[in-house]
Amino acid sequence: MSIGILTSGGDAPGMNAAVRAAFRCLKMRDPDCEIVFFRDGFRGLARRLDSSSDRNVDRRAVRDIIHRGGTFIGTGRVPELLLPPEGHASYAERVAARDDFLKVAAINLYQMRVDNLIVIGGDGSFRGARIIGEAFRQHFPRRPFRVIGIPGTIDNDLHGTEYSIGYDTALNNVVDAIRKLRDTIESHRRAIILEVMGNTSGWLALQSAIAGGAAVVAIPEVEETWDHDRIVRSLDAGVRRDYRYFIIVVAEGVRRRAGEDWCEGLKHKLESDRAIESHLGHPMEVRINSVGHIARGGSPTALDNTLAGLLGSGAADVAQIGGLDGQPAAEGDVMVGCRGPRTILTSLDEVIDCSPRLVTRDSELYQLSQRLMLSAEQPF
Ligand SMILES: Nc1ncnc2c1ncn2[C@@H]1O[C@H](COP(=O)(O)OP(=O)(O)OP(=O)(O)O)[C@@H](O)[C@H]1O
Ligand SMILES: O=P(O)(O)OC[C@H]1O[C@](O)(CO)[C@@H](O)[C@@H]1O
Repeated sequence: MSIGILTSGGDAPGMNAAVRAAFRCLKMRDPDCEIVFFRDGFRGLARRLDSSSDRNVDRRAVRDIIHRGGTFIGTGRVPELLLPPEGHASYAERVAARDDFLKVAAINLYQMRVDNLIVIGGDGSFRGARIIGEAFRQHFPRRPFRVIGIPGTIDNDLHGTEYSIGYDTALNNVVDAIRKLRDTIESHRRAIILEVMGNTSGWLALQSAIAGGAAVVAIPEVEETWDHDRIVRSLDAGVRRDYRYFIIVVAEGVRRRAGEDWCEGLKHKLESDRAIESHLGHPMEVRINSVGHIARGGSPTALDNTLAGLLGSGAADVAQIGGLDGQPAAEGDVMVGCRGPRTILTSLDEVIDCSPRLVTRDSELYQLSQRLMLSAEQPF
């Protein structure tokens, strides 16, 4: 039998370290273990693997990659696996296309004798992996097959793990951007609205705003944080207390909830606010920036590569001994995660059902942000 490895969804710095750790731990326990790389996410499953370089991968394949961001085996988003709502005109056609994709993927996995498939990605990838597993078991009911998930997403929105691979590097990239912007907006006495990735979650925006010392943070999960008038009142209070410049961090999910022109609307309100103008002596100048995909770039942090090593090693244990070393064997598809210093397993169904894990008002980080950041009620 062989073990397949793929990375899927948005690339996350540290994915390479996870592939490397899984590969080395598998080989450590069984030097004859056959490992298959499926390139470019699930698309690699539907592609015939003619090139031997990806079958029975040589140990040199995972050298000189631990310092690199991104994923050396490629990732991708495969729309064929997504279905429109049942009433949609193209529904039947899309179901047929998905079934074709799943059949080819199942046959490839069968012919390459893959009995464990390690999938490194976010909750979408685990949803896709689950239906690939269902299709495999439907076509080859007597062949064992298991999906082992490793959380890899800068959104850090997965149930079943405290941190996902890539989050710490993205966090440091955003804080670095905030620090660089601080110089120019202080020089001009400006406000900057900085948009940060995170899909539907606000974790990356929230924690980078706290760590970077932003004046205000807006996250999709808490509606009052993206109320324009509340933000204007906070900055007016800041101007009256002689704050010289303002950093406003906004999660991209706010745009999706409050409207695509949320940033422009806030910029206009701040620039035309009379109270701010009267205290400043001139209208406030506002600029809009976005960290965008830069958050996902660069060499992974030590924390991300360490987390990736632990989770890759855990995935190798599940594949070869059925569970984490020294712990009872687990049944079915699972995800390897971390809780504090411990590596833990959660059923993939539970991860999928309880994800995305979003910020709530009683999240400790949210509570901290409301104590540290600027607001009209704050005495400092
Ligand atoms: N609900 C779903 N059902 C089946 N397949 C899915 C589903 N959601 C996503 N997938 C598959 O998984 C792939 C990756 O999912 P997605 O693009 O949501 O990224 P992700 O794994 O959530 O990671 P990230 O959010 O960090 O980008 C999709 O391109 C699609 O092929
Ligand atoms: O790289 P893409 O396909 O543009 O996707 C961007 C999305 O991927 C992520 O970086 C990870 O999910 C999100 O935060 C962001 O919305």
